[in-house]
Amino acid sequence: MLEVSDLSVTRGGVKLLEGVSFKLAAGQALVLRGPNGVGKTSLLRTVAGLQPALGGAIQFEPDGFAYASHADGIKATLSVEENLTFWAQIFGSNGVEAAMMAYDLRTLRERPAGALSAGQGRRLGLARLLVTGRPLWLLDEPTVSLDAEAVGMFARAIKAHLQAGGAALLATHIDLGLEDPTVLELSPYKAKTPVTDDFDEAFL
Ligand SMILES: Nc1ncnc2c1ncn2[C@@H]1O[C@H](COP(=O)(O)OP(=O)(O)OP(=O)(O)O)[C@@H](O)[C@H]1O
Repeated sequence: MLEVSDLSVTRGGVKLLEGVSFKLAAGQALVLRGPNGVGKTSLLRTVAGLQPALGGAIQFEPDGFAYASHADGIKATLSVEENLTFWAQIFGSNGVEAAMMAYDLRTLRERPAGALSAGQGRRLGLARLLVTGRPLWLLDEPTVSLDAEAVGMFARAIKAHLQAGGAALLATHIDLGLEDPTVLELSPYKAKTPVTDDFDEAFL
């Protein structure tokens, strides 16, 4: 579903990672690990096409992925239900009710997204993934702001996604109880010769 070969990742003109290679098959989760600042977010952004790679190759089905980070693609003035309906229409899928149920959002359906708490907003962002119908999820710290119950909701959602033949590449510091996730520790891929140009400045 995803193949990354010899990838070099930069941020702010500094080469962070080099020689990163991995494959991700249907039904598989790959967890990116490493200390703060090693480049987990930058790697995810590069795979998602939000910033260019300095080198290497990324192969996957075009339009096959959905990306979720801190800015979740949620419109503050639209209600919870309107946001999900909007994305369901964009992706040509349905399942708005099921997505709200999965993240316990039905009692909040009419609330403007801008009036949600941080954790509620994060639940809405994760519910958005369910209505995309996309097989590959790219997730940057998906459990930030979630309480224990909501972490459980996310864990159930990602397990169901994998069981249905989806895949997930995620940066997370917590154990989601996934069966046999592959863990990729990024520290060994730290770039030895950081470049200091403004290569990706326009994409920050
Ligand atoms: N907009 C930016 N401009 C320049 N440098 C940046 C920018 N955003 C992040 N960086 C730097 O790039 C490096 C990698 O950051 P990144 O967010 O990818 O790390 P991370 O592994 O996800 O960290 P964390 O575990 O703290 O989330 C860090 O040194 C960071 O300071």
